[in-house]
Amino acid sequence: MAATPVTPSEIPVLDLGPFLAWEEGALERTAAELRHICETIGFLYIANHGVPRALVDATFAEAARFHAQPVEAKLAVKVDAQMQGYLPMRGSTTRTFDPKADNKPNENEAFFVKREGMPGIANRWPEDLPGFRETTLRYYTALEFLARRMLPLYARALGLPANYFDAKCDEPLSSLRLSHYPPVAAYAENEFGIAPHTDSTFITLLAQNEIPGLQIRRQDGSWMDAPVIEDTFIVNTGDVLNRWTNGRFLSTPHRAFNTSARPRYAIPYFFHPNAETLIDCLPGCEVAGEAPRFPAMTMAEYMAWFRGRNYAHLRKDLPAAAQ
Ligand SMILES: O=C(O)CCC(=O)C(=O)O
Ligand SMILES: [Fe+2]
Repeated sequence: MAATPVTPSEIPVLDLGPFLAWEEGALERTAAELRHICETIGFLYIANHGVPRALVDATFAEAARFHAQPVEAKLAVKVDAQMQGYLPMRGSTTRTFDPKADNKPNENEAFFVKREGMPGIANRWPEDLPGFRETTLRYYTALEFLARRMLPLYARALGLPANYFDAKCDEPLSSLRLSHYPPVAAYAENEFGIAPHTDSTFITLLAQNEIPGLQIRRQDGSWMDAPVIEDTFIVNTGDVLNRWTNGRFLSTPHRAFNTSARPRYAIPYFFHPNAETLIDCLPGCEVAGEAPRFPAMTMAEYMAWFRGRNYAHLRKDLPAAAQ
């Protein structure tokens, strides 16, 4: 997959240490940096984020363990209408980003974990993997904590009160995805590990992968390899924050593949607001004399539309307003 070399400054590293340690002035300083990044790139690395390396490694190991099971065991927890469970190999085709691209199904399989205790949501757990549930939920909880801890940065980056997003995201409709990309020596045309797409999220937190394969689209349309920077997470702004900010914060397309000789795993955490949170133009993001660019809808409505486009088992007619 062709990419042009990345320069170190192209994807900035944001040091969260001072902010997380409650240092004086750190909220405003870090939020100002974040604003610039979200308005110009939409992707960043975060360092000193507080998530233990051992927990990240253990979660990668659980992803490998899950996918190493016989396919019958995985199909026993096949993905349901709420997107919990196992999504089989080539079970998704990316259609939201460029419906004309005629993409082939994505060369990956995945397992989705949701927040425990949410109404109408019951995680589907494999029977013969002791410890899998505990580790993946511990990781889910750590990442939810980090994402919520970062909300004041996003609020201040937008000139809003620091607690603006807190109550709108305190029961987040989030998910953890454990993806497996088998090695593919040569991808066919319009075939990818995961095709170019933007995420549906407020933000996505993606742990560093020992096998590279993620590419990010620059504003000029060219692609760059995302460099591996030890002990950081990649954070990208997703479509929900893009819509909420009336397009001001970018939701940047990205894609991934695996041309290495080994299986590649990825463990993105997709952070969303609460199901009933209304995503309409935020105060201060209006453009004078213009209507908001996106129709207002709740997080749950938006999610239903997004999933219906991308996952064969959920496709159906959804609100035209979202398209
Ligand atoms: O595999 C990766 O590195 C990125 C995966 C991704 O973008 C996604 O699952 O939305
Ligand atoms: Fe993504």
